[in-house]
Amino acid sequence: MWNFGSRMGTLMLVYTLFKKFFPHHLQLYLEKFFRKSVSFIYPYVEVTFDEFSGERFKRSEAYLKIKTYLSDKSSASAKRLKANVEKDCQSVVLTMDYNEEVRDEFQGIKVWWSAERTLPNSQRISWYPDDDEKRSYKLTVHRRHRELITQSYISHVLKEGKEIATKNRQRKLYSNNPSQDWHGYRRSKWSSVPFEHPATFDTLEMDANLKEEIKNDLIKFSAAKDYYVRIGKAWKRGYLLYGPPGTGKSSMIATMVNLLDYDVYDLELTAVKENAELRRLLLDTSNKSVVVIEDINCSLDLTGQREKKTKKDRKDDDGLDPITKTVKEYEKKESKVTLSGLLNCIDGLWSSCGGERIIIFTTNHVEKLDPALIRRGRMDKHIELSYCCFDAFKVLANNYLEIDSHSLFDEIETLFEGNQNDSS
Ligand SMILES: Nc1ncnc2c1ncn2[C@@H]1O[C@H](COP(=O)(O)OP(=O)(O)OP(=O)(O)O)[C@@H](O)[C@H]1O
Ligand SMILES: [Mg+2]
Repeated sequence: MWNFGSRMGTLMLVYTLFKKFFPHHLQLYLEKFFRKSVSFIYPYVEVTFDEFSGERFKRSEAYLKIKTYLSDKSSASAKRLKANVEKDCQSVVLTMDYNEEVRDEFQGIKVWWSAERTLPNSQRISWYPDDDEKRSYKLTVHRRHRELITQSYISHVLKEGKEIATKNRQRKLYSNNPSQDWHGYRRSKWSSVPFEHPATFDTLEMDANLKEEIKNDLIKFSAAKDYYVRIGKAWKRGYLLYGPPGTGKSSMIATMVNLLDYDVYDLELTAVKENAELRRLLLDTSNKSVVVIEDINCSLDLTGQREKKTKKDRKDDDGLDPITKTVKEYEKKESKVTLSGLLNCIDGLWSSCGGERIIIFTTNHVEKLDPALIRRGRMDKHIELSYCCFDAFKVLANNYLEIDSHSLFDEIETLFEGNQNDSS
C-alpha cells in the first residue's frame, strides 16, 4: 500500500517537473504521442454535441433535440435524473444528470450517451458559476460502426427528438429581459410563460373576406418552405396591424398565433439598448415563432428626430462638471436602436438565420411610421382594423352575452348608421 502511495507521489512529482521545465512544444509533441497511443488501444469513437454554437450566439438545435430524445430514453434506464415540471404541473420531464450514462441501441449496435459539463479553468470567482460551464452530450460508439452512426443514427436521433418535442410542446409567450440581466442564470435573454390566449378566428369579428384572406395567407406561409428556398428569400413574413385603440390588434395577434401554433416573442424595443442587442435577441428566438413589436411608433423614435435631440442634449450638458455629467448620462441611457438597425434585423443578412418567422408590428398611427419600415416586401401585409359596424356588434353581443336579439338593438343600429354618415 505504502509502495503504491509512494509511486503515485513520484509520478505526480515527475509530471509537475515535466510541466514546469519541459519546453512547451515538447509537451505538445508528447501529448500528441500519448493521445495517438491511447486511440490505438481504445477502440471507440466519441462525438460531442455542444449546447452553444458560434461563440455562444445561439443555442444549438441539435443539442436540444438530443436532450429531448435522451429524456425519453433515460427515464427508463438512468439512475440519477433531473425533473422538470411542465404543462401546468400536468407532466414531468426527466433528463439525465451530469456524468450519467445512457445506453441506446440502433440496428443492433450499442451506443452510449453521457451528459457532460466543463467548468472553465480560470481562477476568478463568478456570481453565476452555472453560466460559465459548457454543457454537451457525448456519443460513444465502437469505431467499426462509425459510418452507420454518422450517416443514419444521428439523423434518427434528431428526427425522433423533434417529434417528441412537437408532441410535448407547450406554446410560450416570451418577453425580452433588459441586457444587464443577460449575465444572470443561464444568460437567458427572454423570460417565458405558457401562452393560453383563447382568441380564434371565430371569436374575432371583422370583414369575412379579409378574415378568410388572412387565414389563407398564414396557412400558405407555414407550408411554403420550398417556395422560399426556390425564390431565394428568407422564410419570413411581415404583418402591419394598424387602427384606433381597442379595435382588436392584439386580439388579432393572439388569433394568428393560435392558428399557426407558434411561440410568441413580445419584443419591448425600449428595453433594447443597441442594434447589436436587438440582433442577439432575434437570433435567440426559435423557428416557428411570431415576433411582435406593439405600438412601434411609441417604442422608438424611428422618424429621424433622435439625432437632433441628442445634439441639443449634448449642448445642455456641456456646462456640467464631469461627475454630474456621467450620472446624467447613465440615467439617460436610452435605447440606441436605430431604424437601419431594425431594418437590418428584419430583412438584412442576419434575418436569414433560422426560418418560419412572422414579424408583426402594431400601431395606432400608421402615418407616423417611416415608409422604409413598412414598405411592401418588408411588411408584406398591411391590415387595417377599424371600429365595428352593426353586424360586427351583433356577433360581439352574441360572443359576450350570448344573445341574438334585444329590445335596444334597433336603437343601436340607428346610432351606428348615424355614426357612419357622420364619418363619411
Ligand atoms: N374585432 C374584434 N373582435 C372581437 N373582439 C374584439 C375586436 N376588437 C376588439 N375586441 C375586444 O376588445 C378588447 C380590446 O381589443 P385589443 O386589445 O385587441 O385592441 P387593440 O387594438 O390591441 O388596442 P390598443 O391599440 O389599445 O392596444 C379585447 O377584449 C377584445 O376582445
Ligand atoms: Mg393592443
